[in-house]
Amino acid sequence: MLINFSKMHGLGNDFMVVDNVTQNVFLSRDQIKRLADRNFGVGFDQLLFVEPPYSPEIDFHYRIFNADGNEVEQCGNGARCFARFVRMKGLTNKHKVSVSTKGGNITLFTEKDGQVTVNMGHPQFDPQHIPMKAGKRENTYIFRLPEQTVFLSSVSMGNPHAVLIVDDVENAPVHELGPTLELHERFPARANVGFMQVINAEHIRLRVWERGAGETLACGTGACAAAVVGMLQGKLESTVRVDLPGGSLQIRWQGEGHPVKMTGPAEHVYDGQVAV
Ligand SMILES: N[C@@H](CCC[C@H](N)C(=O)O)C(=O)O
Repeated sequence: MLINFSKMHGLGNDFMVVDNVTQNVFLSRDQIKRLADRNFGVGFDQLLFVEPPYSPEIDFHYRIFNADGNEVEQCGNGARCFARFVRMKGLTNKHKVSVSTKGGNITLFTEKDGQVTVNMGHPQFDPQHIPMKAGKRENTYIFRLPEQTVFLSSVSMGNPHAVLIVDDVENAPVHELGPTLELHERFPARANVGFMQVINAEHIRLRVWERGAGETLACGTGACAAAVVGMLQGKLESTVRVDLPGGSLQIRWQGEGHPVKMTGPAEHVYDGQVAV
């Protein structure tokens, strides 16, 4: 079978995007892993499917698979690429697109300058919802690991995130603590793990160890998670610039009861065809 796809990225978080409105593609976990491989396949952090809507008030359904082949609930950088893809491919001419995902509904706005703003919905802090094993909701949780004790915050942006505050993001133990916390038994669905350095109340630096993909150049939901954690703790204002290794995002949040808004770029790299 031949699949038509686009290679896209949001700040270097890269995607294979498949139009499943005009195609009928089904891939097994092994096929996705093979396609994600940077030596043997197309190479990507996530595979995105653009699918027909399930209900009249929605324009499209959006499915996301990590490079390890597992389907997940949400992807922020992918959402911006989704908005660009559906307009580029003539699937819609709307500037405002409503999309359902496993992690909830989101709205994508294409701005005049080509950037995309995503209404990412409401962050969830209830441990059961994240999901995370904890007696009750806390601002900071203590994780006693065999060799050290770690303090982290946790939030769902549709998908599960842990956020650690560090002094120096460049030297943060992303590749040591990232996989340990991703697979920690207190995160039954595993977790994305962000390392945030607060530069000032309107500016953070962030690296993210992504569940099912390892460290990526940027993580949109991770940027939202870090920003809301910093805002809840009174360290950040309601608009913050998040510098990731691949570039910057703007995150806005008015506090609990309000949705998180993310603005940033979405780039098309090439169109391709691959046999599976
Ligand atoms: N890169 C994404 C997040 C993709 C999914 C994540 N790895 C998960 O497993 O939840 C983003 O930009 O948000």
